[in-house]
Amino acid sequence: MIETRELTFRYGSDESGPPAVDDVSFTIRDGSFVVLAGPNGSGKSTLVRQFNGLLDPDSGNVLVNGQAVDENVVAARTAVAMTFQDPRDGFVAATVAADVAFGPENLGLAREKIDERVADALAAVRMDGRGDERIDRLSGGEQARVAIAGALAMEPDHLVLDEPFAGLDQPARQSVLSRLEALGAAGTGIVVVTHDLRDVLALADRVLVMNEGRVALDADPELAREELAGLAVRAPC
Ligand SMILES: Nc1ncnc2c1ncn2[C@@H]1O[C@H](COP(=O)(O)OP(=O)(O)OP(=O)(O)O)[C@@H](O)[C@H]1O
Repeated sequence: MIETRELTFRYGSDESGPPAVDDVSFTIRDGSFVVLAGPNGSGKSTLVRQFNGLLDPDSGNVLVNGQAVDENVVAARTAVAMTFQDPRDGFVAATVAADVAFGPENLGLAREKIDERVADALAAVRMDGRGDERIDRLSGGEQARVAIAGALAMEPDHLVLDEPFAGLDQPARQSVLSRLEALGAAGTGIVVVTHDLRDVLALADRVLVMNEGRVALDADPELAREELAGLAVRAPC
């Protein structure tokens, strides 16, 4: 479970402007599939980066599986795997397989288990057989797929993907969506930050829409179609 309590975050020390995240409280239950939408600059990335301690709130707090993130960042990062809008922000190794293996290696798993996870995660993003390739020679969409594979290989309690579909072609997008659907059904909590609600909304059981740092809508996607049509997101017809 991820709980945010009165979470407020401001970039820099200038208190004259509005905070990037402004008094946000909600709970994401285990196994729920949440789409987080909203216009540019509404605070989505800033919000999710506090789920595992990448950013520290100015006030309020985040609990992951009942524990405050600032009390145990390692536990939070093990429980919440995240990909970034710019996949290059998350790479730690030069080649595909080495990067995807990094998380499982840090979990102290046996080599055989790590190799299994890497192969499985690369297959899920249609990058199988490409483990030896250099990441800096991949296209943007391929890099995005490697970043997703790295998060999948962690087999976390919660998977948070920030704009995961940007740059993905249709087969890769479908492949990632089916893996997310399977993971959601198996109990992994999923948060997808996206402007593009095609396909993904059908999998979600909840949609949160941010506006100016606050949660402007928190609803069942089926019930929220009309409201979504009026917001700055690309909603399905
Ligand atoms: N590193 C930063 N330094 C200062 N201000 C920032 C920084 N990152 C984001 N902001 C500001 O914080 C606010 C929220 O940004 P954030 O990236 O969280 O929004 P977002 O909803 O994820 O936007 P997008 O849909 O464009 O990705 C914006 O006003 C943005 O300009």
